[in-house]
Amino acid sequence: MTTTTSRIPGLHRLTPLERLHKVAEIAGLGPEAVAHLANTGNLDAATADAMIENVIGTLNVPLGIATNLIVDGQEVLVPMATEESSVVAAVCNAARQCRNTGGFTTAMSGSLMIAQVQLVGVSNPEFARLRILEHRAEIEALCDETDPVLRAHGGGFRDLEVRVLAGRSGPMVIVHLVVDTRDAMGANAVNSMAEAVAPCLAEWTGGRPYLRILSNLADRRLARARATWALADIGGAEVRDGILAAFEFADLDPYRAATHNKGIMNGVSAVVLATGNDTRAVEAGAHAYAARSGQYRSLTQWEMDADGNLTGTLEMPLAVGLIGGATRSHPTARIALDILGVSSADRLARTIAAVGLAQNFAALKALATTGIQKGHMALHAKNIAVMAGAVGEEIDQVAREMVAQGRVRVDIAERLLKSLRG
Ligand SMILES: CC(C)(COP(=O)([O-])OP(=O)([O-])OC[C@H]1O[C@@H](n2cnc3c(N)ncnc32)[C@H](O)[C@@H]1OP(=O)([O-])[O-])[C@@H](O)C(=O)NCCC(=O)NCCSC(=O)C[C@@](C)(O)CC(=O)[O-]
Ligand SMILES: NC(=O)C1=CN([C@@H]2O[C@H](COP(=O)(O)OP(=O)(O)OC[C@H]3O[C@@H](n4cnc5c(N)ncnc54)[C@H](OP(=O)(O)O)[C@@H]3O)[C@@H](O)[C@H]2O)C=CC1
Repeated sequence: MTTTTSRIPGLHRLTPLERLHKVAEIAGLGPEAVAHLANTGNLDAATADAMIENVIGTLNVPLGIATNLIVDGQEVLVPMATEESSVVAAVCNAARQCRNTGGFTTAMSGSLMIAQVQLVGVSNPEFARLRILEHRAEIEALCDETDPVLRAHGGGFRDLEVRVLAGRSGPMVIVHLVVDTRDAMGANAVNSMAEAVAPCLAEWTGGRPYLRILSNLADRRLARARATWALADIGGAEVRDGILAAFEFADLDPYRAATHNKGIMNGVSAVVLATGNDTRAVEAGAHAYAARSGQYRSLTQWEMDADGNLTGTLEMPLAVGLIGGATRSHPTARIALDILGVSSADRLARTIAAVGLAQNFAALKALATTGIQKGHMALHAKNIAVMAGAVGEEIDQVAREMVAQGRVRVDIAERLLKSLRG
């Protein structure tokens, strides 16, 4: 397939189906591929077209359910959207092992987001800083006027901070509007406030406003989860010590911490996606928070309690909403929220933190004992069978045989498939 041109003027003005035919013609897609993309499944083309630009189809990602979770004394079923095998099983597995100790206890630091306004060309930045702080009441009024609905829901402006940064081409005055965005993730809400306030800041300081945008380092919106895994439930002291050593490794070494935190995000991002929230916003916040000391470190902490049990904690920014973004517009996201049974963004974020902690426990336990491949590859075997060309019942047969042989590879799957088909 060779694309003849990428310049398609007015593609955005066509319907999704018209666009699909146009793209198919240019990219050389056959009728099967066109029919595949034209079937948008449970997200109809018109809804998808209202969500993003130049829509030609949808991409289905499996939606799984994590079982066994108790969060703050409540039994919860957690929908997870992910393409990666063993992620859902890992959460089920970890949550099962801390049910005897009551599951997960969670908390939230608040629902505050920060909008930043960058001012350049201020000749006396320290003087400007104080002038801006003197205008706090006007700034508060301007922000709250911008979003009366948010205010009616108990949110709105909360605080004002002004920092002076030494830029290469001179000092920059950075204004932080701290806003309670309640049940919204809040990006659009705070961006509008930053844009509304910027002209006044320019007038008061003589500076020129450039960027007016939220910060994804949502460190005033931290979700916290903790749990205890009893020695008897996890397989003894050796397992605990292996997990503690794995944590220490991650906390000391950014090369390991990146993978360790990726494991946490396997769970976090899957629930964020399933509920129609912004995965990139949460991921950016998580990684920036992990690096806040100047070194990239583990988002979780693992310790041993006085009785020798394993305790784990996770603390990370979690800016998610029940309103806004795709949380209401995507029909599957709405059902995912119904399954979760959450009635506030705060509760959603707390549940996601519990999932992140569970995910980390499962990965560390596997890594510190049998190795990740045994469990992961056993569940990945079906993907490998499909890659080798298996269809229908062949998928299970080939996968089962590869797991039994302890060799989960495409070449083995191809060989098994060949002998199965005689
Ligand atoms: C894979 C398991 C769970 C097997 O674990 P196991 O102990 O062999 O499984 P089991 O058959 O004894 O079942 C134990 C429980 O696990 C769950 N479970 C078991 N199988 C399923 C399944 N098919 N579907 C749903 N749930 C499943 C289920 O809750 C089950 O209890 P039950 O419900 O039967 O009473 C375990 O080995 C595990 O937790 N591994 C960790 C897997 C993982 O972390 N995967 C993520 C992908 S790897 C990665 O990207 C991240 C990483 C690893 O790099 C991060 C890092 O380095 O830190
Ligand atoms: N860097 C980033 O992360 C960026 C992300 N985004 C995107 O922004 C979107 C999220 O923005 P967000 O502001 O949450 O979405 P919306 O603007 O869609 O929704 C928030 C609005 O909903 C209204 N609202 C109604 N009920 C409530 C309630 N109970 N609590 C809070 N607000 C309520 C409020 O007022 P009203 O009805 O008056 O609007 C509020 O401003 C995501 O799609 C994200 O991808 C955008 C830019 C940058």
